[in-house]
Amino acid sequence: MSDIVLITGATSGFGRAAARRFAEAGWSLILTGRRAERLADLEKELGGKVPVHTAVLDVRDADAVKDVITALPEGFRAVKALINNAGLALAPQPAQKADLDDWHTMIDTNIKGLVNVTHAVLPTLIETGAGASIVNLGSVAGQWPYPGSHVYGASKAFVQQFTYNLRCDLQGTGVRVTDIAPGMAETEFTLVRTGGDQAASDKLYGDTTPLEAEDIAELIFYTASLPAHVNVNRLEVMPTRQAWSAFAVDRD
Ligand SMILES: NC(=O)C1=CN([C@@H]2O[C@H](COP(=O)(O)OP(=O)(O)OC[C@H]3O[C@@H](n4cnc5c(N)ncnc54)[C@H](OP(=O)(O)O)[C@@H]3O)[C@@H](O)[C@H]2O)C=CC1
Ligand SMILES: O=CCS(=O)(=O)O
Repeated sequence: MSDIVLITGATSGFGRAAARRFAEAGWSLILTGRRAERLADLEKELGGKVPVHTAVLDVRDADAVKDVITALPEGFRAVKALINNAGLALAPQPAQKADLDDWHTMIDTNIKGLVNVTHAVLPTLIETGAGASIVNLGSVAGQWPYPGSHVYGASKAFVQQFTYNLRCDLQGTGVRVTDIAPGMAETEFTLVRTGGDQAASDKLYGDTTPLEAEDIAELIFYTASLPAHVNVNRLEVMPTRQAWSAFAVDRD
């Protein structure tokens, strides 16, 4: 039987590229996201190569998460890798101008959603044992502050610490846990963050060479397919053309 991977947020960006990468390696796919049409397209694309199960799922809904995991069909139950990828940034403006609803949405998705899925899949991963993996999508924003990152960056700091803490508790179970923390990558991320401003997205990624979804998909796949005795704790990755900046100083 082939290995089984469950990917949240498989309808776009890293998640979709990861689905393609795991399919290339012959893994069975459980693909989730809120956009049913995108899931159907992906099932059509990859279903001829490997077994694919799709489920429309909003990770913020803990009951729905539990239901989807409980109802996994025969052949998709023994999950070996969980890719906690679903997430988003909103409110690119400074904290003092941000909408409280946007803050709540980021917390509900990036923190509570990731926790919901992890809690529901953990018993299965522990049953799978040696070689099982949880790969969490953090961000450089979880480590490095920048203007406009406020709750988004803080939610990704949670992802990093939750990853490390999970590692402590899962010692002896064989389940690996990794925080992959990408820098600037061209996906629908900025379109979502700016409320659909294609020009802003094009500007951010223009005249430079951002990471591509496939770059991160390769790292996700690499991490989850290493020998069972190897745990990558955290992988921070940036485009070569991105680096840190100087401290900001307020002057008279
Ligand atoms: N692009 C970047 O520069 C970086 C991104 N990241 C992180 O990587 C992850 C993937 O982002 P990326 O691929 O770039 O962005 P995309 O916007 O391209 O993809 C985000 C995915 O998350 C899903 N998603 C969002 N909200 C929910 C929800 N409530 N329930 C279920 N699925 C949801 C979306 O699916 P749908 O809308 O169909 O539900 C979509 O498939 C995120 O966690 C992001 O924070 C980290 C560092 C850098
Ligand atoms: O997480 C996304 C990368 S960034 O926009 O925070 O640099």
